[in-house]
Amino acid sequence: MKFTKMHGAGNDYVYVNCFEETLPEDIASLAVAVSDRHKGIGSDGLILICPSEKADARMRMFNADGSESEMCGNGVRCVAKYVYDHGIAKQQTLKIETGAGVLHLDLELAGSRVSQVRVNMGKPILNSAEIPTLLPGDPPVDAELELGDQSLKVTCVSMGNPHCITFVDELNDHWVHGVGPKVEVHPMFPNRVNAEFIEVVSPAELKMRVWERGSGETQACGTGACASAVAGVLTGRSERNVLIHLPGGDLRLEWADSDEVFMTGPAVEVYQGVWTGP
Ligand SMILES: N[C@@H](CCC[C@H](N)C(=O)O)C(=O)O
Repeated sequence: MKFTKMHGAGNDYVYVNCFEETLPEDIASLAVAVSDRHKGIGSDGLILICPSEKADARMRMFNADGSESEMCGNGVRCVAKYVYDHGIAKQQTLKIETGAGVLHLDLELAGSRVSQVRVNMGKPILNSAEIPTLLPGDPPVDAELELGDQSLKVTCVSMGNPHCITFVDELNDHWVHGVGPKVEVHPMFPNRVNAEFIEVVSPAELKMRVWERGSGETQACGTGACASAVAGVLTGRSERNVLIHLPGGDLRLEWADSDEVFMTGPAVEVYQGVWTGP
């Protein structure tokens, strides 16, 4: 199976061109195997670039534990880069079908190849039943989440996939590795949840770390950055236009008056290879 390794702000996936490759039926097991950082290729998960009847391509995204997610913000930018750089589509504005609908993307080139992508990520979902969460409020804003030994104030937003955002005084490993895994599987989130931790630098600048559903800590999460930008506005902590610093790089977010969230960030191809096992 031919594959391409790509990342967006350090959030790295194995990408397979399903216009050309045929995959085994059990994609979940393939995702677990390729993602393994010791015995596989090593990645935060697996992304399939497939033909679409509605758009230039369709993205399917699997976390490192094999679970399929509706959306991946860093992934969709890399899919757009792949589709353009590898000649599947030739225009600088693309449509990509995802589990959260068809998204529109604008490509910025460096020479003949894509370097940055601006994505219209659509409108955030703020209805608790659709996020989904059992916490009260549409959406829950600074709502109490009981964790046994402590209680957090969380804000929940879906960008097609679910996010639970906690604003903290100082980002550290305790939040990401101690609290993140407990939030991910908390009974208030029937589909599990991605847990973002945010330190406010200023109303225009946030620092974020994430514990992702199905993959653990990653260096960036695009949908998580969108959800956090929305949560910053909903809680009065930040402006509608923010720069978010993540361990793997920066993302620019805008929650526009149209209610749509726009994300701009890098997309990088690292290498191509052939998967021969197991
Ligand atoms: N890293 C991604 C999100 C990947 C999916 C997520 N772990 C989930 O299960 O919803 C991003 O950039 O958005």
